[in-house]
Amino acid sequence: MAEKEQIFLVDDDQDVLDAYCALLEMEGYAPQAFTDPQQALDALEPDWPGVVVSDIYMPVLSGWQLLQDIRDKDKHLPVILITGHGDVPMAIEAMQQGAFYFIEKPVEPERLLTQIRQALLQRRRYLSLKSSQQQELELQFIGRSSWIKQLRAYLQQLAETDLPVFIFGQPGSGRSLTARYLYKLSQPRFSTCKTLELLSDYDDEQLQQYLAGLAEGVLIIKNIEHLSEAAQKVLTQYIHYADSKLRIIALSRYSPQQLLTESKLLPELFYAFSLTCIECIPLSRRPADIEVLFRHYLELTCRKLNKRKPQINADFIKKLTAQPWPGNITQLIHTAELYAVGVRVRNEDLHFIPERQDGLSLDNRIDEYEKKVITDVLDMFQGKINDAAAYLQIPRKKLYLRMKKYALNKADYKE
Ligand SMILES: Nc1ncnc2c1ncn2[C@@H]1O[C@H](COP(=O)(O)OP(=O)(O)OP(=O)(O)O)[C@@H](O)[C@H]1O
Repeated sequence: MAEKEQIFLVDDDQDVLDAYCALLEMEGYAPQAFTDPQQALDALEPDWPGVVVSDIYMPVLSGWQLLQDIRDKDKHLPVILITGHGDVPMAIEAMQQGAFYFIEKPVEPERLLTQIRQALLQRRRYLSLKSSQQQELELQFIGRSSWIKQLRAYLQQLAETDLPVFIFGQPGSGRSLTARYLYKLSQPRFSTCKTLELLSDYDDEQLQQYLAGLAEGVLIIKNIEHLSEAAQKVLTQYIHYADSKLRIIALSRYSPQQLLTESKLLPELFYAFSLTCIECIPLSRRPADIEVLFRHYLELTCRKLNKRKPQINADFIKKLTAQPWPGNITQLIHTAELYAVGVRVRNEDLHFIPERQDGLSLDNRIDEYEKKVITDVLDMFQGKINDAAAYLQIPRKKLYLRMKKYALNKADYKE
């Protein structure tokens, strides 16, 4: 039997709530009544499949405030507002603030039911789109580390905004794919996606000319550090003031902080990106992704070459996971392609070049290393402290203390 659709009813008058509840139950819904708006707000779970119907005039928390608080939690949740003092300007304001609909008292049952039906339909459509985007992301943006799961969720949130984004990390770590996915998730709001790859110094005139040819869409600027100072000023102006429908996604090998410190990024451009930076961490820091990525690309190559998939034993996977992968996913893809045709890549072929650690003291390097080891193990055991401590051969308490030192939270590693 299909689950009854849920509706939260909020009003400080219990008699009114009883009347609404009776009406909705008769129509086969599962209403839940709240005289305290805060309780209704607290009861809302992420991706809750219902709608909220609320009175506007309530003593402690008004319907306006409830609407704002709900939108802070989930801006797509339909809220229908009801008031006895309604007029046209109030109706307009309610809709501008994001209300799904506005109904004046005395409420006509048929009108309320029609609005609830439409709001539920909109909610179902939104949740189904979100879930199909999630499924597609999981299929194309492969990985099972907690990092990639958090990234997928973050991209879905970012896709709702037009803010500029800065993606940085080692070559081959997935920066371009991340940018393209952000674009995909923002469709149809942005209909085109262009990449401007900078290979050497790029000045303001060149940038101005390039931007003049773009009306809307997503612009990915790869190697943003090649923009001259004047060109960075043009870009900052463009981000802040231009009346265009263009989202800028900057890609770099280096973090914005590092570029700022080395005077390769103007402070004003740094601040334009500072709240929306994504680090594509190297594959070696997310070993949980290695096996799935390898299997995916092996399968893809075998299909392309019409070859039978070779056997992979557990020992091989273990070795694969322990590699440093300096060329990141690109190198893993090449390894999978070679494996498909029978070539086995040796450790020494991966040419591991240690990361430059300029300016870091020995203690800092040890701390960085310890943090990385703990992060990997938490990732491997999905935040299970007992298992992680046993694997690291240290008492639980010691692990907790180390996690506290590095501000690591076990909840971030859970499935
Ligand atoms: N999570 C992932 N799932 C599947 N494929 C991935 C994933 N991340 C990256 N890839 C693939 O790995 C390759 C390298 O990724 P990408 O091009 O995004 O890296 P990059 O950081 O932009 O580096 P480069 O500039 O060298 O391309 C691409 O073929 C990309 O499709």
